[in-house]
Amino acid sequence: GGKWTYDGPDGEHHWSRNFPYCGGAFQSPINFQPELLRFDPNLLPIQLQDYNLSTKEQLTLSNNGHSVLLSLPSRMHLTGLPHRYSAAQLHFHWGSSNTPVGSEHTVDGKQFGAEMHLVHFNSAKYPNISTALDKSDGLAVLGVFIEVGEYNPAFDRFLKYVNGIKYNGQKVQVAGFNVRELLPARLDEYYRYDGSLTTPPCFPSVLWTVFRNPVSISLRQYLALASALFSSHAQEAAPMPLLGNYRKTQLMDNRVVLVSFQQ
Ligand SMILES: NS(=O)(=O)c1c(F)c(F)c(S(=O)(=O)CCO)c(N[C@H]2CCc3ccccc32)c1F
Ligand SMILES: [Zn+2]
Repeated sequence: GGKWTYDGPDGEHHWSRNFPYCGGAFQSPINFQPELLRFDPNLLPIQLQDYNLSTKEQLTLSNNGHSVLLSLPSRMHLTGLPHRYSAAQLHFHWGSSNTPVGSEHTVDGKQFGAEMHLVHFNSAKYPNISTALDKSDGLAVLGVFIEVGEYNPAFDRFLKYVNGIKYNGQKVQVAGFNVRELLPARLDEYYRYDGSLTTPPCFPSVLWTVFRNPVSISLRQYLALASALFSSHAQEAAPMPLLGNYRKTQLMDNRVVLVSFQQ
């Protein structure tokens, strides 16, 4: 599809020109408004299968001009959801070096420093993510709020390599690690709703699970994301910093947000 950015003439208010679903219903991200949350006792703790990757495993860390992506083997999967969902990749959304707020989802209007997404596809029904991408039961994304605060050694398993992927199209290999360490302790406390990809093509194909509790990274780690990366290619004359890669919150369209916690 066409090129898109987070601001300027190809920014989010123009996405629907080339990507019609971006102007449609059931879009993500959203604001979690306390008065619209409904406790659902049937929401089970999320179970992570095969998330503890061997150091012999090689993962690809890449810059695709929109985010920093880490490829994940499809052997990693989730249970405790309506179907089995296999991992595809994780990526991040962040703000800028002098405005360290860049999460996509917000809680009662509060935006967090950044947000990590672990993208999975319904492997019980679809052979790969490309076929699952535009199906209403195709994807499940885990969202993790990130706060700037205490240093987090788990994030340095890959953040220390971002200098090798400064520009769009660059990739490096990183050793496998226990991806569980990137997530908050409580996998039983989360927000749950039906939404979409937050980037073009914005397919309304995502079962969203956003964990209630944030994880923390240090300011130095945050700046590795928010001041070292470019959306432009290495050979381009004018380097474009990769900043503020988060979509604004979208209309609720009569959706209810379920929560697995009561307080
Ligand atoms: N916030 S989000 O979870 O909705 C989300 C993104 F925000 C995002 F940037 C990407 S992307 O691949 O980096 C670029 C545009 O697709 C994807 N990538 C998904 C969509 C397309 C695709 C194809 C293969 C593997 C993953 C993805 C994504 F699911
Ligand atoms: Zn995302």
